Amino acid sequence: MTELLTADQMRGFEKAAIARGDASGLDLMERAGQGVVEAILAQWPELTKGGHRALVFCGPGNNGGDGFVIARLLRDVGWTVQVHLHSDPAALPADAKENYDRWMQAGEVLPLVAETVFAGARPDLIVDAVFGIGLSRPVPVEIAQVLDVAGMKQWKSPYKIKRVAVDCPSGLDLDTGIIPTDRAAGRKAGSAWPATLNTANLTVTFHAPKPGHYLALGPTLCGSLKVVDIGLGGAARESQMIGQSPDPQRIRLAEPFFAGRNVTGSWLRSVMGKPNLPGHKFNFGHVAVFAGGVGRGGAARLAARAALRSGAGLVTVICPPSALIENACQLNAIMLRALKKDQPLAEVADHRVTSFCLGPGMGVSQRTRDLVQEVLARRAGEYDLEDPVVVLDADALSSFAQDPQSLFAQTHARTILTPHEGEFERLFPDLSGPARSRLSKVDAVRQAAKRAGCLVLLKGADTVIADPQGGATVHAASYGREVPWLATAGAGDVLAGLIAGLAASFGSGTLFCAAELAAYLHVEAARSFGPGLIAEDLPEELPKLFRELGL
Ligand SMILES: NC(=O)C1=CN([C@@H]2O[C@H](COP(=O)(O)OP(=O)(O)OC[C@H]3O[C@@H](n4cnc5c(N)ncnc54)[C@H](OP(=O)(O)O)[C@@H]3O)[C@@H](O)[C@H]2O)[C@@H](O)CC1
Ligand SMILES: [K+]
Repeated sequence: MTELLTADQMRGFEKAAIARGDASGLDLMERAGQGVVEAILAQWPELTKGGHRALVFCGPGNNGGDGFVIARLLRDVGWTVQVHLHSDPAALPADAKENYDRWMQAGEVLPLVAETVFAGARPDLIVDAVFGIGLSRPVPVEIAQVLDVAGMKQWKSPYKIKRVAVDCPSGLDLDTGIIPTDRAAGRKAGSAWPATLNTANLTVTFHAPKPGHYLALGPTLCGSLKVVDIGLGGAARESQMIGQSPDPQRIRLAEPFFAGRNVTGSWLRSVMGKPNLPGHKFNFGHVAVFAGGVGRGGAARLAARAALRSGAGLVTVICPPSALIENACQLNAIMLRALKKDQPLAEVADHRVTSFCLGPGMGVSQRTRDLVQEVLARRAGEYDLEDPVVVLDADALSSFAQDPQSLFAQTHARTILTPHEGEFERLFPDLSGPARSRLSKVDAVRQAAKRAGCLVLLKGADTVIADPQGGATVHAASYGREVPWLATAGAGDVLAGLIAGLAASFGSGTLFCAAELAAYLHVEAARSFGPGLIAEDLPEELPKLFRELGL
């Protein structure tokens, strides 16, 4: 797991390194600029020969300071470099001013406006060092125009000009992945999608990636992402080992890496109880999945199949008596029980059920609400760890749209809500829609988890999982892991079943870790199957995936 650092955390690490005497601000800036130049040449080896032409756009802060270092280093290896500055040089912070002065010993600086930028010859490379972690408001129109590749009509093939962003494409908020917009900049108020787009082919960031590289628009705008070590020490690394609950103050990326090593096999084994233990089927958990009425059982069967494939010892579908024959025609290894309206749940799901999955295809109804509340009331004892896991998805969430508080009053630490954006909005309207033009998805889900008193997983290409204490994980299907074909009917039901199955075993890790791994496996199964995937394919891809991942 890689830690994602907010702007404040990054500034803290920088200050601490300087205070310890590990490096001066100027050293860090030099290493940052050097790292960007090395990343450029590694990405495009054809540029190593020199004699190329670069435009470097510098802003009024230290991101601009990095730009002056990059300009100088490219000039030193024979490039023709034209620098544009959006600021009064006298107002630059000290380290940036020092690098401005070094550049000016043998160079010049032009204003960062369209007239001067586009008057010059076509560059091979554009370096965007206008704003980094210090972005505090929407980018002024005159700068947005210069950064927008669609506006570069005076040059031949503008989309082929290589574009490198220093820390981020300027305008991207690195805490949220959102581009702040406003009316003054000629954009629709409240819209997260700006009228102009500053996209990069390569983004080079320092020490650790930031949430905004992975959330919302980040992956679309950054191109490929390279993290450069600038000597801040190990301070920012995720302190919790893989398989442990997250640190409340921190945000981590769900991925099978720890301290730079690929640890996929141990990640899977630490979360899934089954591979490590001998035992019979009840040792590996019993998942109960609730199905809806006649003709509506498909979603629950998909969830049940995923739970069984993910290693649960037994899986039972519980349905109304009217849907018994329909489900019986479709299920073999998965068991089936009918639950009459006034029948106690314990008659079909005894104390050995370790994990419940409710929602897919259940229908938005009072009956669904009653079943959710009955399941949540089933507590094993005074210790949370002995409570059965409860995964609430789809209709189990929408059924509480009129009164979310009645749900939150009963959720417990072994409960996870797995909404998509629409379901999230029904439960947390104030953390959705326009509120999200200011609030990062991570903070929205953290607040939701705190309010709900349980885990919340908000689905998307940037899935966010948070617990009530503030621990948060981003799982990103981006940077080469894009799976647009996973946006298919039933895929969410499979994810709910995966979580229920992975968390069911007594030997499995925490529910939080099961949710992280489920999000990862869900995307990996879709990647492994490829385009043409339908939801049924996801559980069937798991055995192959487990073998390949070293389980
Ligand atoms: N931290 C580290 O460890 C290291 C950091 N390094 C580098 O420094 C970068 C951070 O530097 P930074 O803090 O100076 O912020 P930066 O992004 O340059 O912008 C701040 C300036 O922009 C201005 N401004 C903001 N928004 C604006 C707008 N819309 N329109 C107009 N102006 C706007 C803002 O004005 P203000 O908000 O104060 O009014 C202020 O003047 C970081 O991304 C990395 O590249 C590396 O050198 C190595 C180590
Ligand atoms: K930038």
